[in-house]
Amino acid sequence: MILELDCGNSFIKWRVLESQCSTIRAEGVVGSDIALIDSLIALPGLLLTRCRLVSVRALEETDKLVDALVAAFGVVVSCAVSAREVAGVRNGYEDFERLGLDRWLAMLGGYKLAPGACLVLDFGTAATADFVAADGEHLGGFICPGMPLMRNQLRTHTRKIRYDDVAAERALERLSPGHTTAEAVERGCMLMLRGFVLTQLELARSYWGDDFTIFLTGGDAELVADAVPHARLVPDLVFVGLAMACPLS
Ligand SMILES: Nc1ncnc2c1ncn2[C@@H]1O[C@H](COP(=O)(O)OP(=O)(O)O)[C@@H](O)[C@H]1O
Ligand SMILES: CC(C)(COP(=O)(O)O)[C@@H](O)C(=O)NCCC(=O)O
Ligand SMILES: [K+]
Repeated sequence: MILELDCGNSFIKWRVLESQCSTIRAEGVVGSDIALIDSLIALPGLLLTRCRLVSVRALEETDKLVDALVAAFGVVVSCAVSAREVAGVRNGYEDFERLGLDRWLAMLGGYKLAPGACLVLDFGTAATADFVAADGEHLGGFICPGMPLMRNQLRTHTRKIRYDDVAAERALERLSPGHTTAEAVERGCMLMLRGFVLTQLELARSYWGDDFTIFLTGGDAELVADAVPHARLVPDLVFVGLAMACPLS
């Protein structure tokens, strides 16, 4: 069995695949290294042969996780690394190593699933947009605060914006102007996110007309999905790219 990990700034997304057929045997989202190891240990019949991982965390943090995995399961861990070009996609950053690896892998995945121009939108801690032209050239991208950062900035830097998770969840049932603090903040941030999406779409159209594929991924992708009904919602897009960047042979 193969363990795959996508370590974002807030959560670790994990899944276990059967080595032969790549069927997903188990998967989850956890908030810490310890929670990850606990979830894996709890799986009946787990027999890990390999592990591949992508991380946007600090090197020391990632190394600590790798050490914990080696200690707990005795697996060899392959970590995705930056590259100038993979599978026809050319990294567009001035310094290719500075491009977030989750963005890079999502682009590789998108271009593989729909060879041709792609707009890749990822909604995690940050919201990111990346433009890949039909010939595989990465035209660059944008980074802005995602939903968790937007709401937390308001909660942290104001005196009177306070509400609980239940109120937050209920607030997003509609998008009309809010009548409570929770509604006003949650819906306001949501509209910021949707505004970001629509702006990226406009830019993509100015480059490529209607001839491009939009990918939505990341934990909050569903929040904006109905704003772009023709987009492809692919929650595991980073994992598609991870398998390309870290083939296990
Ligand atoms: N099962 C889940 N566990 C935790 N967060 C989730 C889950 N499903 C969706 N989310 C949402 O995903 C967001 C985090 O997205 P994610 O792509 O995991 O971020 P990152 O890669 O930056 O860690 C959070 O705002 C949270 O609301
Ligand atoms: C932009 C990001 C913070 C997104 O991280 P995430 O929201 O997925 O946790 C990450 O891709 C990153 O740290 N990138 C390095 C900076 C860059 O891509 O320019
Ligand atoms: K991510």
